[in-house]
Amino acid sequence: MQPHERILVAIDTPDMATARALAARVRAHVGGIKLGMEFHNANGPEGVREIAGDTPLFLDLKYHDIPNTVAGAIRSAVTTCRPRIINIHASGGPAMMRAAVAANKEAAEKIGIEPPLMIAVTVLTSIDDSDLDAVGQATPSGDQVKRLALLAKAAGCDGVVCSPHEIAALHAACGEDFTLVVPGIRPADAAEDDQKRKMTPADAVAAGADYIVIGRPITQAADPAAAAKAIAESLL
Ligand SMILES: O=c1ccn([C@@H]2O[C@H](COP(=O)(O)O)[C@@H](O)[C@H]2O)c(=O)[nH]1
Repeated sequence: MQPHERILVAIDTPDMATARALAARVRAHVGGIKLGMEFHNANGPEGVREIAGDTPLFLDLKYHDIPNTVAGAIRSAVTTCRPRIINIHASGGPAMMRAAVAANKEAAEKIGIEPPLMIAVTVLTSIDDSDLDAVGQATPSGDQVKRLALLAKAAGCDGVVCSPHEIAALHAACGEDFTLVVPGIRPADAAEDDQKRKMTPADAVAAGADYIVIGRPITQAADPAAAAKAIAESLL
């Protein structure tokens, strides 16, 4: 994989024209486009398909509900959006994750595409140990991430979303083939925003991230194409 192919740019906007312009500027410097709730809820699957075009799509809707509902959501999303990567919350539990994995394969087979990678979100990168304490979840965050990642692997998921700080431990616990999708990425001079467990792009890739997810440091830059290119070059 070329270094820039590890970059998934998060285009978080409700505005179709803004997303169109950003995608056109940065497409050549990244490996994929990530569209989430903000864009999907405003523009639907048709908008998602238009912005992704031929670029690999990470559909980041983070489903978390009862197994039957999540299975239905996955079937609809795979059929209408045709993502390369799709995700759920690992904290939805083993039965929910197994239902999502089965629905993903079934929907992909029905329309004749390769099943999207099924990725489970462990502990959000905006959360630290004090936040986990507040909601009654186990700390330290690294232990909770590992626990959820092992559950996700056992349920048949292809990988997890984790912070850059857990990469080494998860590759050791879940194997090198278990895909690690890593947000919480900030170039050294970038604002932290709401990311608490973070690292630079180069350090995260050196640590073993399969994909790094980067939004605002690219999309809010004065020149998004130059920002994406500089990040890609920092990975060489
Ligand atoms: O734990 C998580 C899971 C998902 N995200 C998403 O990644 C991007 C990050 O955007 P930045 O602007 O680079 O902060 C965003 O779309 C989140 O929904 C995450 O940050 N952490």
